Amino acid sequence: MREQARFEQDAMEDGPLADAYDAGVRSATAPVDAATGAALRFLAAAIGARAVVEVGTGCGTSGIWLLRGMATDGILTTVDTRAEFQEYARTAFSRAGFGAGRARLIRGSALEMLPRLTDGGYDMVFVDADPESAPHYLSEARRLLRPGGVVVFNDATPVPSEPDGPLRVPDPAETAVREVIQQVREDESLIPLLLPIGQGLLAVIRGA
Ligand SMILES: C[S@@+](CC[C@H](N)C(=O)[O-])C[C@H]1O[C@@H](n2cnc3c(N)ncnc32)[C@H](O)[C@@H]1O
Repeated sequence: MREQARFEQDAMEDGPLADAYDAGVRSATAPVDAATGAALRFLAAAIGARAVVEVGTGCGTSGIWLLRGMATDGILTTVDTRAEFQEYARTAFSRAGFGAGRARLIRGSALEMLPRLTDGGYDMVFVDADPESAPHYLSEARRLLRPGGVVVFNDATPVPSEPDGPLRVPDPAETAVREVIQQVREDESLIPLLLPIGQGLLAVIRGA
């Protein structure tokens, strides 16, 4: 097992964050791990994010990390289909010290809700839901982000095919992730970075 950075260990003992993480595990919503969370916090802070969209609120783990990196008056807009998870996340944000005005929780399918958000109005988009729809989320993110904004996909490493293994039909999530990677490669205005964190964290800057 790899060494855990001290700040990642701290995160696991951090009351509100640890509680949100535990609730995420209990509800099987696959909360982001501490390394992924630290990367999200870092990216949000590095670009001075004031407006962030999250696809997949879960029980609020990634939201807390994002809010901790964002500007102190920044607003997290977070979308999830499940009211019960969002209710937990709302409480978790409050327990983590973020007032009600810092998070806008939108319930519904991201494919229906993202088109209602303002063009170019966001600094960062974090995608952590519904992997089959990843290509749609990439095009929505390109519309939502200001120039220089960053879209981040969680679980962005497609399963490698075994060279001598049996022929395997890729599942829809894997196909979708490959399509996102292909689209990013083909567009020179996008600047990608694939971080080997968790199941791969793909960060892409929307160029000017
Ligand atoms: C991996 S979990 C998110 C975990 C969360 N980011 C965290 O760190 O705690 C994925 C979430 O996406 C939600 N979801 C799945 N499909 C969705 C869709 N089409 N639109 C919005 N949310 C969706 C699920 O209800 C679930 O809460």
